[in-house]
Amino acid sequence: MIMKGRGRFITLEGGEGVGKSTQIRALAAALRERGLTVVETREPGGSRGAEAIRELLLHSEGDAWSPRAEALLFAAARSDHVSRVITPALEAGQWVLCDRFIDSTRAYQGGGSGLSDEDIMTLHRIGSEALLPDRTLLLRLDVDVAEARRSARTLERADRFEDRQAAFHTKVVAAFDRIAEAEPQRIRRIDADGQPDEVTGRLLAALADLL
Ligand SMILES: Nc1ncnc2c1ncn2[C@@H]1O[C@H](COP(=O)(O)OP(=O)(O)OP(=O)(O)O)[C@@H](O)[C@H]1O
Ligand SMILES: Cc1cn([C@H]2C[C@H](O)[C@@H](COP(=O)(O)O)O2)c(=O)[nH]c1=O
Repeated sequence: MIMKGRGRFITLEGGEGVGKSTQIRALAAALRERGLTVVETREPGGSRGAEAIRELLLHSEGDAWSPRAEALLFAAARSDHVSRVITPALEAGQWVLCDRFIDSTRAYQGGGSGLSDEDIMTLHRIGSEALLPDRTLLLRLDVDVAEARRSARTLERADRFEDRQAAFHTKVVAAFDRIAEAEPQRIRRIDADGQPDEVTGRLLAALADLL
């Protein structure tokens, strides 16, 4: 019997409106054309329980959660998502493309809200056995361009994080950069400016060694 190898776990990260959702769809299509079985998912969310927590996190009243409670909720959602969706797909030899994962907690609850990276990674070890992606693609875009893209789209409702001040988002973007600098093998910084298909080409190039 031919044993199927473990699949690949790829995450897309970045600040608000940099094009992650658009690129997940395009990347999934490009990988399927290469004959791969691809699961598209997102955080917070991706499983029934995690989607319920997403609603609490994104759409409760402004200061409903303290930063620590928020980090615990993200970790709980991730734990369910990992055990019910991500790990089974990887074990079945599938590629998992996830819109945000642990690096978002490190950037938003760490860089943005001041929790230590050590505490965040401890929660990740307890909740998700410290699972890390095979490759993380960090989309980088000038904040003004991202803001212009976001205001051009019709949002159903802004979430609690999008509503935060510019200073919070500046700290988030700086934290993403620090994390990427510390882990150059796993995390590749991608220029998200330009036409969507140009950006997809850059993402595929950053996955070439895994294909
Ligand atoms: N390369 C691009 N050029 C111009 N517009 C783009 C490009 N990529 C995405 N957009 C548009 O920018 C907006 C934000 O894109 P998208 O929702 O994919 O970003 P996101 O990173 O997932 O955002 P969020 O973090 O807010 O969920 C959408 O209206 C999308 O159509
Ligand atoms: C996973 C994760 C997400 N967030 C924040 C980042 C965004 O503002 C929202 C998710 O909205 P999106 O439109 O689906 O990107 O949640 C966070 O603060 N911490 C996390 O771990």
